[in-house]
Amino acid sequence: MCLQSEVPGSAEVQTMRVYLRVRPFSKEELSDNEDQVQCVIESSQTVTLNAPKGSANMKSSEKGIGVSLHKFAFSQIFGPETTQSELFDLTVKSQTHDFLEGKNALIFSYGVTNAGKTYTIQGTPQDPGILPRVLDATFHYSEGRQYEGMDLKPYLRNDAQYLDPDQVKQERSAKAAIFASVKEVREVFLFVFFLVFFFLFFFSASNPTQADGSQFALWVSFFEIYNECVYDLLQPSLFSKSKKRAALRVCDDGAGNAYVKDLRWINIQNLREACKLLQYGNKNRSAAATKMNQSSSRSHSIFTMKLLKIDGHAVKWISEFSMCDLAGSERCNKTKTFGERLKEAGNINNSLLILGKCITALRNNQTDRTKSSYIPFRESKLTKLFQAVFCGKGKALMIVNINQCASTYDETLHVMKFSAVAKQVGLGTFWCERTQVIDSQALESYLSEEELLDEEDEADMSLLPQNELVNMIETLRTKLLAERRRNLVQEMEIRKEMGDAMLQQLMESEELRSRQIEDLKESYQEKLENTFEMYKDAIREHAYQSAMNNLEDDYVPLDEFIAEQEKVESSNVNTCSVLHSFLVQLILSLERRLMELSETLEKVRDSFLEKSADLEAQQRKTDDQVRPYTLMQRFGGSNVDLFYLFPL
Ligand SMILES: Nc1ncnc2c1ncn2[C@@H]1O[C@H](COP(=O)(O)OP(=O)(O)OP(=O)(O)O)[C@@H](O)[C@H]1O
Repeated sequence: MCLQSEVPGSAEVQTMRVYLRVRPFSKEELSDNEDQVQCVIESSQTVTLNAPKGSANMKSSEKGIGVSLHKFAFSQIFGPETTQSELFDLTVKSQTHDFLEGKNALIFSYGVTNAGKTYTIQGTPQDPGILPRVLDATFHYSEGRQYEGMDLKPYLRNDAQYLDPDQVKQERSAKAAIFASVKEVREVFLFVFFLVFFFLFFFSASNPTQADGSQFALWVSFFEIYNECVYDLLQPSLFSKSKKRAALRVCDDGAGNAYVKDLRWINIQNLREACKLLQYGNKNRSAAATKMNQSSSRSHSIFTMKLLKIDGHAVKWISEFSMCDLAGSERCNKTKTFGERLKEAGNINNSLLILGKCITALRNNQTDRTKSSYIPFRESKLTKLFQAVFCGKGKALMIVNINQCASTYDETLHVMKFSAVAKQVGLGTFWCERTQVIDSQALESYLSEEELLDEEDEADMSLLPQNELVNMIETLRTKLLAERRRNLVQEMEIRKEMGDAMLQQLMESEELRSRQIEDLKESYQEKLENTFEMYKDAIREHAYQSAMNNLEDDYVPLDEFIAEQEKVESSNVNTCSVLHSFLVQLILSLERRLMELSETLEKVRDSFLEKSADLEAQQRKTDDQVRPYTLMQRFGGSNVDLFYLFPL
């Protein structure tokens, strides 16, 4: 059996804290004899998982692909026996202090469905989770110093705004309307009572006495991201069956911070109010779930607290604490999802995938400083909203929840691998430096393109006064015109370049054709001359042969000639006439031969002239074809005619 270790190297820089919580088996699971994953907590920081029979991981390891035993390291591991208060003390307590001191914090609970994410974040009335504990710590901290005016409210992502008396009235009635619809649960009082005692004993020692007379105002929001749409869970509209939920937009505040536009922020004064809001939001969530036939784990729910430190009537700082209960990470093939469910699963997996990509890119950029890979924060609403925290404007912490059910082992393994990467992501301000470099350089083109295409990415225009809007429109108009002009010039340049290239190509092919014709002409001429010479030689040879034949025919041996001579002498009178007639015949036969040769030569010359005329005609035709381009080139400048001839 092989062992694969996901434990990172020992060189421990301050990395993101990632905790593991293993939930106990439920009564039902125990009575059903649910198959268990062999999950061995070796130490407070390492755990090994052994793939159960039948899991995809075991099947592939049996085929020799991958391993069946995996070892993982976490900042700390909490076994099934861990209580809610132990978990809070050892994980989130220090971040709560930071929050109360003006720093931002973000907590993710991550895991497969039914692994205990909601239990960890919210808990039950009898056994509250980390969220009510953070709220209680906050109220305990601000006890006796609460700002009750309700006229200072969070605005955009990091600002606050003053409300006039009418707006304050509206705030109060909106809050009253929400509370009126929530039935008081008796257990809420029980756990408030319990928590107050808990913090009196355990938290008071760390509560620094504020002698500066500052006051605190706590505002909360509760929303969910479902199918990449943001829905406010504190909107009363959900209880009306006829109304469709309105999706909210994620906007940019102008300083590069994303925020949810028109999200409700409710000012709360005590833990009881906070619990009522949580109850209201959960009811809204489940109401929407029933309406859409979905289960709660199909969306990411985000509860955010904003603490305003107020000095007199001025806001000194605002800190933010977000608790994000991520949707179950199971994949669609496992859960046999179709249609809407498939789209839903796709969106969930996509946003988790992008979260994973961001975390991996952050880790890679930090481990190799020469690299600056693109971090895709803007590709999902979830990462877009928490980009600032990942960039160093706060601390992120992750609680990974797993159950020990064999049926979800493969997904659990996936979750564990993801968290192993998350654990290697460094914390601190240098994140911000790195990411800003990446944002301004690698993302520059991407952003401008995206901003033009994605309506939701636009800055919130309604925030600007009218004259600023007019100025902005003017600027945009000028930019648009400049952009159009640039595009036109670019288009002309491209056209010109293409025209020149085509002309060049034509000229080259024309030159090649003329060269070929010239070569052909030369070769014809050479052939003709050769043929002519050949004929001439043949004629000469023939004339010589004919002459020789005639001579042979007329040849008389010497003794015969002498005898003949003697005879001739005797008949002297006839000799001259014989010789004369012989010569005449010879001349006649030579003349005939010459005539024949002249005729042949005449024919050869005609054929040569004919071929030359053909060649010249061909040359003229080619010249005619080339002339327009040559003329155009000679006149230079515009290629307009060419465009008509060769449209792009
Ligand atoms: N540590 C724990 N101790 C006791 N019970 C637990 C623990 N963790 C979870 N449970 C119980 O297990 C069940 C599933 O938990 P929970 O609803 O929190 O899972 P989840 O991961 O949020 O699921 P989903 O993604 O489907 O919303 C609940 O009944 C919860 O009370």
